[in-house]
Amino acid sequence: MTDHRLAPDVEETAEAIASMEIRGAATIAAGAAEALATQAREIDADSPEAFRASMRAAARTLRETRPTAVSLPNALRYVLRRMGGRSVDALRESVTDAVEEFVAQLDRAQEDLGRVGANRLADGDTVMTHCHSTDALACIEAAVDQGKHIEAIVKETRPRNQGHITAEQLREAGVPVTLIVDSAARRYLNEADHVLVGADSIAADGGVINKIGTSGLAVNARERGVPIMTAAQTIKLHPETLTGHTVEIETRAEDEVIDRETREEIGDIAVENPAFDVTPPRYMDAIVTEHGQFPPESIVTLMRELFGEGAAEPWAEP
Ligand SMILES: O=P(O)(O)OC[C@H]1O[C@H](OP(=O)(O)O)[C@H](O)[C@@H]1O
Repeated sequence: MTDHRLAPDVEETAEAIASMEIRGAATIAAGAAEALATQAREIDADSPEAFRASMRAAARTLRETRPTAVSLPNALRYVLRRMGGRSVDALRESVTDAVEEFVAQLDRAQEDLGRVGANRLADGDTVMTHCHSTDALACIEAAVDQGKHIEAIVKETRPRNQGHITAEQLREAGVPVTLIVDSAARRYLNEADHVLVGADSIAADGGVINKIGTSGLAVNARERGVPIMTAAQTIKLHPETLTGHTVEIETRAEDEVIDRETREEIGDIAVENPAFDVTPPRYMDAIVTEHGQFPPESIVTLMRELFGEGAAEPWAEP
């Protein structure tokens, strides 16, 4: 049912996030924040309370799309916490200002972490990637900007093959790319100097929640002695894990794994499609953020500093 308090753009953005037309933790955060700005601009509210209620409704719709990337609730929280004023106009302005500030901060954070990650890469290095992460790509692009020659081994990343997006963007950045199937990763680790991945959420114990397959890659990298780093701006730090909550792992549709026709030919089988896994901190060498690089075990200090006030849900019904 259509909620008449919602601007059409909010429902369209929510659908695009759920269907992964808008995807990747940072892009989801920016998309959700911008949808809140559209909501603020377009919604006709006859009182400050009606305006606030419509903003909360918009945030709830966006929140319900995908459960794992904490950048989404962190973005909604950032904007709603800064919503203030006595008139509808003042409230509207506070939201649009907060969104502008948030998106500018995201861009800056990615640029800053890119430089930190680039410092870990040396001229002539080969980097193995998993999935598609704009934070991870920022590190390679910054290394190229520093004049380093970097090559990439790109895992295709079943079932949605986001590795293809990584391959294309690295090519555009002038990086020679070799695409491999996921199961070839261990063999090609022999040729890699680094493994570089992104993150959808980082837990207080330093566990990295990223695209399914990251944890197996990390274990193999450790066994081969190849350092592995996660590039994650601090919007990916998961405040609820400070109080013992675990991160919900999204399960996606079975037809991402196998099409209906082939499945019917095979017969009665179960199919599972978890989108993410957790890499324990002992298998991760560094988490690279806009505040510098951290050993995973010490990320909790940064998390307390930045998100210590907890994980309130300002979008909840009063
Ligand atoms: O924020 P950036 O670094 O772009 O992406 C972070 C992570 O988001 C993606 O998830 P999905 O493709 O949305 O399921 C990948 O797991 C990627 O590592």
